[in-house]
Amino acid sequence: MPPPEAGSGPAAVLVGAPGAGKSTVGMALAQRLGVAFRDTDADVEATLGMSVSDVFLEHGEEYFRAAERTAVLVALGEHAGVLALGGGAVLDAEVRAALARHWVVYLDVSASDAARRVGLARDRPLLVEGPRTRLAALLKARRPLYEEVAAITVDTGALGVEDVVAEILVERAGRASR
Ligand SMILES: Nc1ncnc2c1ncn2[C@@H]1O[C@H](COP(=O)(O)OP(=O)(O)OP(=O)(O)O)[C@@H](O)[C@H]1O
Ligand SMILES: O=C(O)C1=C[C@@H](O)[C@@H](O)[C@H](O)C1
Ligand SMILES: [Mg+2]
Repeated sequence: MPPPEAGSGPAAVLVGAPGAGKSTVGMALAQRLGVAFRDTDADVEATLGMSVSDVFLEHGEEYFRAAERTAVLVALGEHAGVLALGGGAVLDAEVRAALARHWVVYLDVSASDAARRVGLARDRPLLVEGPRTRLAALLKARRPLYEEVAAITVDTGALGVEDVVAEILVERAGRASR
């Protein structure tokens, strides 16, 4: 799917695991493109009036996923800037189908880099084993889904935020001119 024409949906949709850089890269990319940034986690929080982690705690993951599906479908329909999806949004088949009509950038990250970035890399392997193992399993299960919806994949492992943004802009310009 090529980058969209003005007025036909988000300028770019970012997907990837927690710690991939969706929020950081998304905000920087939006700034470079001169458009607004929006994050579906923030949309869910605004709609439900509580943090994502409280939604998981109080209502459970299934409830969160339903709210997230609605938030993603609404944002895809009305947001013209850069849109970052929650890390697990691609688990939903309806979301994946909707993404087929949009320019999706998959920010790839290894489990170890993701753990380091979200602050789970302390030197106490037994204490941090749970979240790190969970991230590795989550990436293994989700990589095929992220790749399924993505027009391009950016391996963020060796790239700083500005390098990731630059690579997305190059791909975007290249595709737009084809
Ligand atoms: N390419 C990168 N290189 C190094 N650090 C990065 C890179 N991208 C993001 N970071 C850092 O990793 C941390 C997590 O990034 P960010 O919050 O943007 O991830 P996210 O994908 O939005 O995660 P979540 O799914 O939890 O919302 C931040 O501290 C950010 O500065
Ligand atoms: O990867 C995930 O499943 C999640 C990522 C976050 O963006 C939030 O949407 C929530 O914490 C779940
Ligand atoms: Mg984020």
